[in-house]
Amino acid sequence: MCTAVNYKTDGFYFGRNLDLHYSYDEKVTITPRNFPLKFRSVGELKNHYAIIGMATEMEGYPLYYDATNEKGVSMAGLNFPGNAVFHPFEEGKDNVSPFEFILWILGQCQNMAEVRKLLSKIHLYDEPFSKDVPLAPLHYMIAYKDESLVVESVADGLKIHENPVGVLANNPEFTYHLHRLNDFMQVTGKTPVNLFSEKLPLKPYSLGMGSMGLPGDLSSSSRFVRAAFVKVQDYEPKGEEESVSQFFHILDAVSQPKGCTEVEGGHFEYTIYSSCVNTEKGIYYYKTYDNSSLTAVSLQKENLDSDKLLQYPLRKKLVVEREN
Ligand SMILES: C[C@H](CCC(=O)NCCS(=O)(=O)O)[C@H]1CC[C@H]2[C@@H]3CC[C@@H]4C[C@H](O)CC[C@]4(C)[C@H]3C[C@H](O)[C@]12C
Repeated sequence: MCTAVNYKTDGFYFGRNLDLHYSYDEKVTITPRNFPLKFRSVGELKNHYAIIGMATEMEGYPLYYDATNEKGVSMAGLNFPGNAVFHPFEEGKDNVSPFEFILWILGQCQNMAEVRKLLSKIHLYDEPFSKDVPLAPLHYMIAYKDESLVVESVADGLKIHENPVGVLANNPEFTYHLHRLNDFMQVTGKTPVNLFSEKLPLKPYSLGMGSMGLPGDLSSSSRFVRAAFVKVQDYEPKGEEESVSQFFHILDAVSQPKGCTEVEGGHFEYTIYSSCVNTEKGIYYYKTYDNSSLTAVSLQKENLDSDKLLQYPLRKKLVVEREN
């Protein structure tokens, strides 16, 4: 499972948890402007916006899980198994494979108006990367500043939803998650009052009781509600450090400790990495399951006119600052 978030403070931040029980050797990956991007059906972008994000490289091609371009447009793919349907090639549309989707949008769009324009012509078609790398059943969140969209290719076509919450999790469809928030409208970050009965002298006996009823489990629908709740509270971080810190706390509220989510074969799904991008500055911060120190990679510090892919292996080993 995964959770993605976009977050406005005095800056605009975007990131996600990647929850899985194995890894594809993903690395922080910079695709500079002149790295030729070849698409299966829509030609080639010889130059394009530079992109930073988490990707696995296969046959020289960056397969992004989540990324941000030099203009701040950001995108993440999250599992959507059983609901994601990619359709056969369709004449007259921009036929883009799901594995090309992030590159196609981030390579060309500098704001949400441009994203919407490209989306109106897009057909996510069923072209796998290769025999060994089949289609991944994903849905997507696309954000620019505080605007956010969810894109879901389902049995009856491509759905584009406005995302007023700025959160995405996994199954089921986005509209379900959005509607389900109504069930939690009584949950509050403030001190609760007794609405139960005037006849009973009920009172809060501990801090934090306003959030009673917030689902604490790791299911996709509960993670959506919990991330949304933590995100929309009244606290407003100021500056880069407070913003990045609070962003990771939102993701931590929905992260998966090993042992809690069993998958087949006695394995456990866990939060492999959590990321937070300052989308205006192009700084990709991340931490991994075992290394909770933050590592940062800056897009602007590289030669963005290069034509070579740049990869930073993840720092996965725990770093401890020892006092004595
Ligand atoms: C599995 C991950 C989602 C995490 C998640 O949500 N886990 C939940 C389980 S649950 O079902 O919700 O319980 C997703 C997110 C991004 C994906 C890669 C995207 C590029 C590339 C596309 C190719 O076509 C196939 C290989 C490829 C490397 C993909 C592998 C895998 O699919 C990745 C890592």
